[in-house]
Amino acid sequence: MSSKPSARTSPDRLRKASGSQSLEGNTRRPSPTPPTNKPSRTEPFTPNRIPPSMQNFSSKQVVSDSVAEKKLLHANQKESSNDLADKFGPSLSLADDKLVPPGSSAQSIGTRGSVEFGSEDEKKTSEQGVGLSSAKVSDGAGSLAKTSGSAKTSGRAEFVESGKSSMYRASTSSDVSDESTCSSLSSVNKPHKSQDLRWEAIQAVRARDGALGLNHFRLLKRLGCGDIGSVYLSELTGTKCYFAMKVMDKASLASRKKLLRAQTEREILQSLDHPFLPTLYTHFETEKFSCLVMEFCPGGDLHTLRQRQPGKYFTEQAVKFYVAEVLLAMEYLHMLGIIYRDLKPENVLVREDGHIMLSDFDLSLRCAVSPTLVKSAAVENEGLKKSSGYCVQPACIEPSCIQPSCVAPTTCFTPRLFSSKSKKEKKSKTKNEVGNQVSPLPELIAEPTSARSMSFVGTHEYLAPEIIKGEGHGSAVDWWTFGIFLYELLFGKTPFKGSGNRATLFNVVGQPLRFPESPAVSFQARDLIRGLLVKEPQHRLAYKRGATEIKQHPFFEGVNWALIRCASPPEIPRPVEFERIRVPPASSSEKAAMAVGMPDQKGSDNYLEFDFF
Ligand SMILES: Nc1ncnc2c1ncn2[C@@H]1O[C@H](COP(=O)(O)OP(=O)(O)OP(=O)(O)O)[C@@H](O)[C@H]1O
Repeated sequence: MSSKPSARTSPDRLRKASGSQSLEGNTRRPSPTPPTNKPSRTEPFTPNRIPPSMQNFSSKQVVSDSVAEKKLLHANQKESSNDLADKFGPSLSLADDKLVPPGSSAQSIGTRGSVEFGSEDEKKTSEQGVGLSSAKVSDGAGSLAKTSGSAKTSGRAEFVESGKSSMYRASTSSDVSDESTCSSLSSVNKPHKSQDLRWEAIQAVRARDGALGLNHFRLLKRLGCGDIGSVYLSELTGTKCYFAMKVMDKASLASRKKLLRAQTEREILQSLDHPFLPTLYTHFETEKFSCLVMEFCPGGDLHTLRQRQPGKYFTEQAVKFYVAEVLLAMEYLHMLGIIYRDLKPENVLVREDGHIMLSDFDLSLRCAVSPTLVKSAAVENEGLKKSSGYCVQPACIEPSCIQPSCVAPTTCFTPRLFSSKSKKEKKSKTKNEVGNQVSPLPELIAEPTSARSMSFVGTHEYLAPEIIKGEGHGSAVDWWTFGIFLYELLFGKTPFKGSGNRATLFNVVGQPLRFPESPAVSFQARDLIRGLLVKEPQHRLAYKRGATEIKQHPFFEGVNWALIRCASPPEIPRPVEFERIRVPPASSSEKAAMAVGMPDQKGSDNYLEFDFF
């Protein structure tokens, strides 16, 4: 079985860490205190505003940094990172590769650790629009032509950071509450899992005992730990159904101001139903712990898998498969108004069938979005020119479509919301399409283009320039990280990595994209990376039309988007012999769980006790 060995322990990651860092603990994610003097959300957005990372310095520094930033913005792309560092040095508070959040003392940051300097102002706005997703089917004929290829969504996407909501039950309750009894978690609403034995096992226990709790699970092995909790391989006792259970200590979350992150992750997980995203089978609270029961991925993560490849990079064929699946997952997230913000190989897990599962949503940003189905003359004509194999099955506009003939360059994971169209409308549409026989599918535009966040969130090597510069960022950051991800899988390294975090950030902002001479990578792959790693977000591929734009890139030629989950994965993990995992008889799950420390206590006796039981 492969747990995600952390990036923290791989040799090239360790080199980046500063001497004082704990390499054992969960140092991947710093938990800086959010700066107190963040600009208000109501302030007008100015492109060259002072980056958040500079805002807690003296006014003198801020002024000079502001000037430095402007210089940087116009800097010759060929300028070396050292030159930039000289100009820019004091502005970013990075000491010895440790990112020091403004207004807080130095905190250790693990290599490839995700960083988060949230803006309180953003968080306050959170109640405004979460869950406002609404789909609009627009016939928009000609709209693409009129806007030179840029489809217009209805543009109703406003910033909403993961926010306070009445859903979180603070640590005051000692009752076991099993939220999976609520309809939002029932398999009825998760069509991809309706045949799943694990659902049935969970339902059977619930029918027998009422709510689920820790006492229903046998925790077998710790799989890994993150910033807000630890993940355990668990068996629903007596069922031989295995899960990954994330256990979070509520008091520790509260004291470390991580409640919001935990809540964000839970709410997002609850809303997902997609083959390449985690299924949350149940969630329950005990007096001390908040537990998320998810699908277990025995294949480890793509970072670990990459290290095992000859040359530490994947073949282009394998890369195409993995990134295509990630792209579909990201498309779905954007359609739900979720900007992921933390794509990296460490967060892409491999399921038992070799397909991927994108994990880790606590840094995601939620915003309102209006997915729009655009059927335009332009798309039709272009579609006809491009491919004779376009899907003409009317059924393909339904969410569950897996018609073998469907090779349309658009998703079949269309939002359920579209089915809200009246039967009459549907009928006439179907008639028309059958009549035409050659009509391409309407194009789904699900990009939350107006979302804005000022948070400093992500992983150094993957941070988009607009995040580093503090210009405010939106969904385009996911397409930047997608470009870095593609590059790393193909070349075995990220493009802007410097000798430390500080140098990396300067490289991201100021260095041009370069490709190594080896391994040899196709022109199409490099062209796609070039399109994605454009420093100005508004010129970046997918800025306007999201995943739809990327899916049409020649790199993905031949990918059957609708059937990719039936395609053979590059590698299938060895089956896990669950029975051979030794569980000491004496400890009950509940007791052992009580011994769980939070990640920053890793290495303490508590953790050792809890490793296997
Ligand atoms: N569903 C899963 N199946 C198998 N292993 C998992 C699963 N989910 C998480 N893990 C393992 O547990 C580790 C911790 O996961 P977790 O999501 O808590 O931490 P993380 O990815 O570091 O994120 P964060 O710091 O935001 O909590 C992961 O690194 C991974 O190795």
